[in-house]
Amino acid sequence: QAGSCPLPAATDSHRKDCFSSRPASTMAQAIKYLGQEEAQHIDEELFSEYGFSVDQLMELAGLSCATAVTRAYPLTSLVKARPSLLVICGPGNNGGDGLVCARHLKLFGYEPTILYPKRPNKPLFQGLTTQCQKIEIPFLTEMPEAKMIDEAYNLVIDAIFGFSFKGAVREPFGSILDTLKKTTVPIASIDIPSGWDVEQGSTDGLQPDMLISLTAPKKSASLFKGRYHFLGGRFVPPGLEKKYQLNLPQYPGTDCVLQL
Ligand SMILES: NC(=O)C1=CN([C@@H]2O[C@H](COP(=O)(O)OP(=O)(O)OC[C@H]3O[C@@H](n4cnc5c(N)ncnc54)[C@H](O)[C@@H]3O)[C@@H](O)[C@H]2O)[C@@H](O)CC1
Ligand SMILES: [K+]
Repeated sequence: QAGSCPLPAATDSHRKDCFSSRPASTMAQAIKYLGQEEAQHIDEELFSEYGFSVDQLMELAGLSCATAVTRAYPLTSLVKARPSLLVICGPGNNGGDGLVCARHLKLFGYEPTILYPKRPNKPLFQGLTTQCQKIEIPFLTEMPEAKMIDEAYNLVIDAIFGFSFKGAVREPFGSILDTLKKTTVPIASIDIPSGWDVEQGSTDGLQPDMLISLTAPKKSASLFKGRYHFLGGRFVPPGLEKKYQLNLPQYPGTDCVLQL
């Protein structure tokens, strides 16, 4: 981090200089925005060729998301008396990232509450749920109304769908997204604003205040209009980055997130 940088004021750009090991020409190339199939291929390759397990990458992804939230919405900036957050988790790995993110945010001093309406019957998700329950993160049994969300929470974390989302939204997530669209509190979306087509986005969908792209942004991220776009998931092996020409920017120092 900044402490190991020999330059006096360790701003992000100074830190980039300190830790940069790439030629300037590589750093100048634009980061790649991935199509849906390409994101899925990279995902498969991380597991098959590179030997990672899902829970390993999910832990790093969720930690990145929690860290990015602390950067955009520090505890001192929250407007409500309590540092309350609502984390809405979907039925796949994006939902798993949400559970990990909630756990880290609780350890960072926030007060997350989770809505997890469709829980896969798999040890990974059961374990992540237990971990949250054991540190007294409450789980809601139903989606609150928009007005109640605006009153009770500083931020909603959208971990409903990621890069495998396709087609028309099925229940109960259609109603959940309709309610979210009526809220006015900021929304932080993990990997993709839920309900958006992974490549085309959505004209009448969620308009999150924050997007945390994992591994690399997906094509729809070019349509993101919110204030904060972060990159997280600092686990891409250089060989894979090169193969897919991701042109990832250099993360500062030991940080697990980067503001794009
Ligand atoms: N390779 C990576 O970069 C990593 C990806 N991770 C996360 O994994 C996500 C992808 O996870 P998954 O492939 O499990 O997929 P998702 O979490 O995107 O969603 C799949 C689930 O959503 C359901 N679904 C899809 N379309 C739907 C629709 N129209 N209506 C209702 N339900 C629908 C599917 O039945 C499935 O249960 C990424 O976006 C990211 O958040 C991380 O956990 C770890 C590393
Ligand atoms: K999402």
